[in-house]
Amino acid sequence: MGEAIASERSTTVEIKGLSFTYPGIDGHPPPGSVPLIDGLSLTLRAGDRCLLVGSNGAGKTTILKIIGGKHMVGPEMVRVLGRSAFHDTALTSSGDLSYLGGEWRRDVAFAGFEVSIQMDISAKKMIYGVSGVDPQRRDELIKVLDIDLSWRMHKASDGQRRRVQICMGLLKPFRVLLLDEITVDLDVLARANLLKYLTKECEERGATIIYATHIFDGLEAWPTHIVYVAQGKLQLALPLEKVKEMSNLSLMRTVESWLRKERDEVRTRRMVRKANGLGEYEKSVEGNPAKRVVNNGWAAGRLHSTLAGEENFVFSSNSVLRQ
Ligand SMILES: Nc1ncnc2c1ncn2[C@@H]1O[C@H](COP(=O)(O)OP(=O)(O)OP(=O)(O)O)[C@@H](O)[C@H]1O
Repeated sequence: MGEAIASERSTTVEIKGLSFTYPGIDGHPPPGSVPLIDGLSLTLRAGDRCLLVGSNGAGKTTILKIIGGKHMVGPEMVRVLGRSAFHDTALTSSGDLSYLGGEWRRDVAFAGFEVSIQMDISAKKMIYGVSGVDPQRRDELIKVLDIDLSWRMHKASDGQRRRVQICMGLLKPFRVLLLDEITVDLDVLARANLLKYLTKECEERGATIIYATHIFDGLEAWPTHIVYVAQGKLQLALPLEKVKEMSNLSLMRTVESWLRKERDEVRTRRMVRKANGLGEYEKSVEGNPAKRVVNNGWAAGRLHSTLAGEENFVFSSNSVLRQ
């Protein structure tokens, strides 16, 4: 979109010309690397429920992590509640900004530590271990997610474990919530109840939610806005009703048609490049088309060596990453 999603409500998330490249081993983008996120601008306001869509590898997780303060970018590029989450950690520690994503599927914050969600511990202990929580909100979440407090986490099913994690992640009354496909293991009822609860949080408390997903079940009327990214670039950012005006198809079919068009364009570009004697793939590092930048997912200071024998890969140090 670039332009603000029009409304009188207060701005909660403001992204201006965001560009980002994963760092190489020296903490800097490898020479010649193409930005993964490129010139992205977006404004969201209190009450917005934004569905972030795009094909695999489009950059959705990266965008959510940047907004959540897990990757360093210039403090003016991304503002959440007027602050930069990377530079101002109080934004997340206060619970105003909550990010539920990938790593968080394995570990949850418990008593100040990241602990495995598969420990031999009861659901009650996990949930009640989060301090400074409104007991009424806690009870409501336990009910919405239909959690049995006697579940032992090491014996619980994936879906039961996921419910406990989601509950813990929502205990504090967030003002901005970033969700990176967290409902995969939930049954239909749990998912429907959760989506309903999230709608209420936006409508009654003016929370803002950005939800990246490939699962459209039950989402037809959930979002207020749709944001579509392709290859790190913003393609569309529109209120849901505008998307509905553009297409008679269901939301899922509409997104499917966007992704199909994108894939066809990429294939055509590859064919043209090949026909012109160029490499099929546009993104390369240091002129070597086979060389890709890989960030190994370790936090700075914990990994002191790179892997041997991987000449075709540039390993990155993660010095600007937070887990
Ligand atoms: N830690 C990393 N270091 C280097 N490149 C990365 C890293 N994480 C992701 N990438 C690359 O960034 C691109 C975008 O990845 P990202 O996970 O943000 O996409 P996504 O839209 O969330 O995809 P999916 O729908 O598959 O979850 C991909 O090409 C991926 O290979």
